Amino acid sequence: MSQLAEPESSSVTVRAAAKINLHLAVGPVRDDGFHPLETVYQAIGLYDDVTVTDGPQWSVHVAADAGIDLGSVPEGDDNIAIRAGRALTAHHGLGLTAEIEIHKGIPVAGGMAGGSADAAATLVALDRLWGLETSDEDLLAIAAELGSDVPFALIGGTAVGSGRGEVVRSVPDTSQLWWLVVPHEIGLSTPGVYRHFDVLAERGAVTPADPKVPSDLLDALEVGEPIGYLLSNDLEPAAYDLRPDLAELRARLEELGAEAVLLSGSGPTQLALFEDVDLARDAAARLTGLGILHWLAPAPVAGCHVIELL
Ligand SMILES: C[C@](O)(CO)[C@H](O)COP(=O)(O)OP(=O)(O)OC[C@H]1O[C@@H](n2ccc(N)nc2=O)[C@H](O)[C@@H]1O
Ligand SMILES: Nc1ncnc2c1ncn2[C@@H]1O[C@H](COP(=O)(O)OP(=O)(O)OP(=O)(O)O)[C@@H](O)[C@H]1O
Repeated sequence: MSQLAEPESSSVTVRAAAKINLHLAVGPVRDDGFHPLETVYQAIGLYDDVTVTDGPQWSVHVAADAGIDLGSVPEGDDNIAIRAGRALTAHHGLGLTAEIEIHKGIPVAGGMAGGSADAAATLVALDRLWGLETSDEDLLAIAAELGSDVPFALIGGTAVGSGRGEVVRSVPDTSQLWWLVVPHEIGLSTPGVYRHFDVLAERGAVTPADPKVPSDLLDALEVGEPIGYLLSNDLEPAAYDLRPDLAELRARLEELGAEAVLLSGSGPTQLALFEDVDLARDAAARLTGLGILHWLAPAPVAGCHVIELL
């Protein structure tokens, strides 16, 4: 039976970053419905904060920064943070429950793994609240069960993701990047984008191959050389085909002088890359002038970390 260490705090807050995919190579759909991936994740400076306290039953309350629509975020058992809490207690054979407060700074259904960030943050926060001392290996395994992007949300930084994205390995990254993050008020469903990828493959419009690790990109990240021309996302054709309305915004972003413009994961958030912070600020000011909502985020940044203990 698990031994609980003496709890140190009555409330723990953990911060978790958004992710983007610098490289997202997607292979043909597997028998289990998932797609084999080779991806390079990077954690960027947009954050959700998750606070946990003991409670008589599982509950979750969600609030958000200005500009983030909470429309599709459930406040009941379907919230991935509660699923994370239950998975952690089941792992330890415990009947504990908690109140979970989420403050979202990551757009919802934006292709930035906001739900995954909340799940990862909840695991780390509850582990600390209850002094469970779960091993890193076990936390990563529980995370992988919750979703393909959740293990990366734990570790942050820059990492290669394999399998269905859940097998992660940190890689050296000396780059100092600025991402102009441009959300869209209408979200995209991740399974829907993968399904459309399969439809395009059946039509011969995309030809999924065995996904490959991008060694040129990894080499450039290690030494901090420009990466704009090395970015790629195999989900772009499917997402833009589902959402032709995104093309106009993309065209605007391509006029900003960025090193590259990229769709974030399964979209619809779009990203403009800058290595010079002044150029990034000028571009952000131009978007402000056009009335286009955006955030400027540094990268890479850390994974889940405790920011408050009460
Ligand atoms: C698009 C990405 O964000 C890129 O990092 C991820 O691949 C999505 O990861 P996620 O949202 O954590 O995805 P999961 O919660 O594991 O799976 C949601 C659904 O996305 C599809 N899915 C996800 C991952 C993957 N490698 N192949 C898939 O086809 C499946 O339909 C799955 O049922
Ligand atoms: N804590 C949560 N935060 C956000 N969405 C949640 C949460 N819990 C459950 N959901 C559900 O998950 C869906 C996807 O949310 P999320 O914001 O993680 O999308 P995403 O960033 O596109 O995901 P990904 O990049 O991992 O594919 C939401 O539309 C919502 O219905």
